[in-house]
Amino acid sequence: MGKCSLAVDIGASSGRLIAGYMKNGKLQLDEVHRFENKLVEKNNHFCWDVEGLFSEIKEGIHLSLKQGLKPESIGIDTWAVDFVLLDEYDQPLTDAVAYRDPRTDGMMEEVFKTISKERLYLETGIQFQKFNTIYQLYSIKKSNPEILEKAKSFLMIPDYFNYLLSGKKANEYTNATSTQLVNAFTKKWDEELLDQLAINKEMFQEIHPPNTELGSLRKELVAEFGFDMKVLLPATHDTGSAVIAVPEVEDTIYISSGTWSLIGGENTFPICVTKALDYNFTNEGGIDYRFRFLKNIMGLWMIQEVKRNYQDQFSFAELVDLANESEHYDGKVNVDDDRFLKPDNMIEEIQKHCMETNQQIPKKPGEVAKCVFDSLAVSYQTAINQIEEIYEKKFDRINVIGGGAQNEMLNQLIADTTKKQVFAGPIEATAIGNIVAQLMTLGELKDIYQARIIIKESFYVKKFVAKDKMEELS
Ligand SMILES: Nc1ncnc2c1ncn2[C@@H]1O[C@H](COP(=O)(O)OP(=O)(O)O)[C@@H](O)[C@H]1O
Ligand SMILES: C[C@H](O)[C@H](O)[C@@H](O)C(=O)COP(=O)(O)O
Ligand SMILES: [Mg+2]
Repeated sequence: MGKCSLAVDIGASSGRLIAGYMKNGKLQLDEVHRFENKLVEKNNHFCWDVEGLFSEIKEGIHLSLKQGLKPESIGIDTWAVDFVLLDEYDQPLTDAVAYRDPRTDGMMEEVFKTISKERLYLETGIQFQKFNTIYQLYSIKKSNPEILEKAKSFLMIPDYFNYLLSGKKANEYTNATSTQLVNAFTKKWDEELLDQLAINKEMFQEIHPPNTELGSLRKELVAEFGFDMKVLLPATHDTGSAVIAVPEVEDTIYISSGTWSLIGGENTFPICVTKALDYNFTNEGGIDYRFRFLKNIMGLWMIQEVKRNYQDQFSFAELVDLANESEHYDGKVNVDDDRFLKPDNMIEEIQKHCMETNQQIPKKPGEVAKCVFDSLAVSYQTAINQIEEIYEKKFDRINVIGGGAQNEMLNQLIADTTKKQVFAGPIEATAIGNIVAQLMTLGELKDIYQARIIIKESFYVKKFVAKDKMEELS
């Protein structure tokens, strides 16, 4: 058994601690802890319970020891864009407000009064999502300027957890790019943008790339756990870690399928051409300064909310079964309409959209679920057409990674809609990408190329082909 690394992967709907190590030439995973993540309402904002999440991280470290594991290192990845501001005493100045909070409504348009959309895109290469960090900071500047004046440290969510673990402050590159404040070419904070927006530059920390050793545990945590660990920086943007786990990325379009569906490719250069801007694609930072050329699609957030609206009486698997039994229903919605970003009631919002577009209104749970899955497949097809237009290349393979890879109906829908080969898995791609980056830093793995070979050999993926192609083959 090789050196063991502990990945902390916290997405918008769930978190998990997974230990990983090399054994008999393959990557072995041991799930140590899993917990729910969800939005909480605090001080009239939608927020993340970062205190609760940090307690879950500590619980997971205790459990890893109880399972006889003694990890050499720990690495944290989470969702993007959100942050905490600390004052001169290193105390939080704000709650960890979530990207779905309406505080950024209208802020993008406000920023465009100072910096044009085209300029922002040409320098950062980042997609225009109303909740990007730049707009969150601008909303604070507008509503509570004194907070930005007092702020001494800007830490994104994984940076903040790293600070709580190690006492060290840094901004990690892949996640920093999601702020739309990092220059795609210098890979540094774009000080000209910050000056133009009059956002104080001093609070930003030095940007470090993945595969960096940040430090070790605070001494009080060593005393609590009974052992020390290196605190390493994987790709702390969860999607950055997930994409590392796409074994044959050159010829593949990936769909990182979780709360969001992140669909795209991987390049060694940013694509900031007008067509990429028009189609709203992003160039988020990847490992080895690669670029994740992708776009956000509303994703399985919609079925998460449908599940919640039905008071969790159905599991995700049961909603898929009910959708499979609703072949008669074929209504579809535009999943990327902002109306689905945070509706009061997702089912009612879907029903309203169908009524407005003169479609049969989904009434039964299976019809609502099928509407979500059919609509996601249509949105994936649109994005794939755009990707192939920009790349001037056809892709034959789609790799669905993340929890959504368990949705076999959606995997089949993707194959039927796109007529491409769909490979589903690994489910825990994000944690795998996190772990292999740590093992590279520890010297267990040589580089991303070796890591991807090992991932391909270590994890089963299930293949889906279009039904009409299966009939041809049979
Ligand atoms: N057994 C299952 N069958 C179908 N879909 C599933 C199953 N388990 C999980 N999922 C899907 O996976 C999603 C969660 O994926 P995950 O990658 O864990 O999300 P995140 O990292 O955003 O929290 C759920 O919203 C659900 O739609
Ligand atoms: C708000 C961001 O676009 C979002 O975090 C996305 O980048 C992402 O990483 C989503 O990950 P999930 O695991 O929460 O789907
Ligand atoms: Mg995730």
